[in-house]
Amino acid sequence: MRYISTRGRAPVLDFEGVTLTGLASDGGLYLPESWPQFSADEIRAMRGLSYPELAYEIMAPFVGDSLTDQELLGLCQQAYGAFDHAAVTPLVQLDQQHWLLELFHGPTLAFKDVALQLLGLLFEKFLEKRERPLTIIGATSGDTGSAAIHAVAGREGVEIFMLHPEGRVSEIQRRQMTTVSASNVHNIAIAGSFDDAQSHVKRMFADPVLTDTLDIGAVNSINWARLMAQVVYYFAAALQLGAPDRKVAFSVPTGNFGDVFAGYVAAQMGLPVERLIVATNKNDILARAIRDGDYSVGESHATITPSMDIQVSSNFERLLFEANGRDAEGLAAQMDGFGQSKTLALDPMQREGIAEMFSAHRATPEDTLTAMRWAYENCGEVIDPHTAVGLHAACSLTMADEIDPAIPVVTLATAHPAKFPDAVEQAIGTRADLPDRVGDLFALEERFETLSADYEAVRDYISAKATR
Ligand SMILES: Cc1ncc(COP(=O)(O)O)c(C=O)c1O
Ligand SMILES: N[C@@H](CCOP(=O)(O)O)C(=O)O
Repeated sequence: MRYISTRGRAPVLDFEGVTLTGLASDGGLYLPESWPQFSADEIRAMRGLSYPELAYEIMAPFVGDSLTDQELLGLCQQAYGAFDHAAVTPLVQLDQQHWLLELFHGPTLAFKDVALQLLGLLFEKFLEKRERPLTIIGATSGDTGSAAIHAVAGREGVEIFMLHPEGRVSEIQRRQMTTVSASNVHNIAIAGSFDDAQSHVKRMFADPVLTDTLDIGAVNSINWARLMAQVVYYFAAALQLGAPDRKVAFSVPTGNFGDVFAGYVAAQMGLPVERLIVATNKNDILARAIRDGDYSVGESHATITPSMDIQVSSNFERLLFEANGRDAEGLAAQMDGFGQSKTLALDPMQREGIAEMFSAHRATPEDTLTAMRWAYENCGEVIDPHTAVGLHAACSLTMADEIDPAIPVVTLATAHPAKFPDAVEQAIGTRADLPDRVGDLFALEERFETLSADYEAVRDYISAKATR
């Protein structure tokens, strides 16, 4: 498979190249040149496969010649063997129409593990042949950081610098990152928001102070391999609910738009997806963009769903590209304008294309707490606040009859409730226990640097510390 940039001015890459690259050199994001297709019969034949076997089937067309079939299947078996549930991403029924897809059975208790456990292995495999180390620079609002750190800590040939917004991740999330003592892990708290951290990271991919002497890689969802691995669980859930002979809708707690874009990819590949619901918190730029065509950056609000406190949503660019008929030149102009003005008006073609598949819904903190209470009192399920944003959106649409009652609606349960004990206690009066596999985070020493949000300060720190 060949990969092209959304802005059309970067080299075309193969899967290995795109995995090790991250952001395209023209500032765009890589996408496959075309979408692999599965017929209804081919999807039916996937029923009953184990998760690693299914992952292999879905990802093989994207990987192409970069790995042999045996290598890819072996990596899937290794990555998903580390999960604490045999189904890897089990489905839980809430009521007649609503389901939860539990994506938090990996080592760091969030959906990020599903892709990052595999990505760590892909890095190791591809780096065997290279002499220079890969310097990973990432930004996290809490979950990508720990999942990425656990995926690469102690691995040869990789070093990771992870930026998080100081005081704006939960204590458990911070400790999951900062108590890892491997020498190739560097945590940096910046005095700013996640958006500041993410914009710094993107700028570093084009900064010769770093790129002249370092090979920089990405673990955020700007890296195509992240999204590819997330496509698999949409197939896994829909197959269990009757696909391809029955349509399924998904409600996705959304921030950087990676997870829900993976659902869009599944639909492009032939999975019968009825609707993708983009569920946001008070940081509702995506809800405004999808409903009103207005993608303009607002103030970044701190909420009880900190991982979704995001304004500039990286992967929305991928959808804008798809929705303008893959016109790279047009998109580059649109994104240049957005870079300057921080506002972007979707054109009619983009609005129409997006409305065909996506709905959007915003949850207030009270909506979020109510959804957590509802799941607990009616279904005995303790859910995390991010999942609750998704569940609130799912229930709002079904109650408004916007989704046919015969269609199952799957809310993606993106994190384990123990990661957000304060919000859980506020909602249901009790705290969720951390699973044993996390260890005693409070007994370990934390290690991180605190820096101002100034770009040069962060870049120079990384430049001075990185191994060459
Ligand atoms: C728990 C949780 N839910 C939802 C999201 C939003 O996912 P995405 O950024 O892929 O839209 C995130 C962060 O990305 C998260 O950590
Ligand atoms: N919520 C994320 C933000 C980064 O998203 P990514 O999917 O692009 O890595 C986090 O937890 O860090």
